[in-house]
Amino acid sequence: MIINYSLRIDFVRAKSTKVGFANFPLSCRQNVTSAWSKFVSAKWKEASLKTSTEINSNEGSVCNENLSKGGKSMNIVWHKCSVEKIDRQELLQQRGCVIWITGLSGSGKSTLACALTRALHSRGKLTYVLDGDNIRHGLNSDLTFKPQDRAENIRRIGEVAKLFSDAGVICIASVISPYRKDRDACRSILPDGDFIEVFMDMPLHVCEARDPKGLYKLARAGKIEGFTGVDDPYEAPLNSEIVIQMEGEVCSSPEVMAEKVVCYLDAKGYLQA
Ligand SMILES: Nc1ncnc2c1ncn2[C@@H]1O[C@H](COP(=O)(O)OS(=O)(=O)O)[C@@H](OP(=O)(O)O)[C@H]1O
Ligand SMILES: Nc1ncnc2c1ncn2[C@@H]1O[C@H](COP(=O)(O)OP(=O)(O)O)[C@@H](O)[C@H]1O
Repeated sequence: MIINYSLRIDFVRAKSTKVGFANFPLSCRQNVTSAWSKFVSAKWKEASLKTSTEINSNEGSVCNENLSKGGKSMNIVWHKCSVEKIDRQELLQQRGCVIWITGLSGSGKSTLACALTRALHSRGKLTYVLDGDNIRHGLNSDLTFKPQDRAENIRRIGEVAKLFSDAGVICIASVISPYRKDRDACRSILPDGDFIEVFMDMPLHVCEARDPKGLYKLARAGKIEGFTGVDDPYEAPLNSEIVIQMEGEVCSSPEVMAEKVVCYLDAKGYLQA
């Protein structure tokens, strides 16, 4: 399909500004509209056949990103806006990223998430906490703790966290996320460096002794099946950006743990645009 490229650009500009298109003569408008529809439908077909093809144009990219990543949606086109992540970061004077806190139940994930959001807030930084327990009350209330549901839980939280970081927000996800491949998948959808994994490396016996919700007790009594650390695995991270450990028998205060993360963000330039 051959179409006059400059005419197409004029058409797109006219449509996007919503003012100029009416000024085209009627016959020209009909021709352009019909040619454009044929052009788009031809490109969609082409995209369905060549799943990794990207079709470039000057007004934004028409690409089959979802198809190439194995998504189920067909014929979808990425829509670019003129306000982008870099503009939002400039406004907020910070860089969007995801702090992914992983560890056993009772390891202190939520405590660190709260201390960290407080510490960053007091420095004038915009944050948002995605806590596993809380997300399971809403978005993920349809999911169980079976492996495939945990994977879906993490996938959704990873996608939501990605949106927050694209908004320029420092997003703090606090989830057990027991399986390495699910965490790595969340890392892989973010730009390099923007996924910062924090491993709460607390021994099981410490978490179990804390047991603030009485869940370990129930799991040991066989009243909860598939409890992480008891009868479901926790795959410890191999290369976390930050590891929080006890020093001997002593656990640092939440504020000290949070400061460790703040220092990392500062050093990597996330606390300025
Ligand atoms: N079977 C089982 N295993 C582990 N945890 C359980 C289970 N059943 C309920 N809970 C409670 O659910 C909280 C963990 O939710 P997450 O969404 O973070 O879990 S996961 O990442 O999908 O594994 C977890 O919260 P935290 O203690 O804050 O980690 C528990 O309170
Ligand atoms: N640094 C810490 N020092 C002492 N107690 C802590 C610390 N962090 C968390 N706790 C306590 O441990 C328990 C579990 O913490 P929590 O943040 O709820 O863990 P998780 O979110 O990983 O389940 C809570 O009772 C909390 O007060």
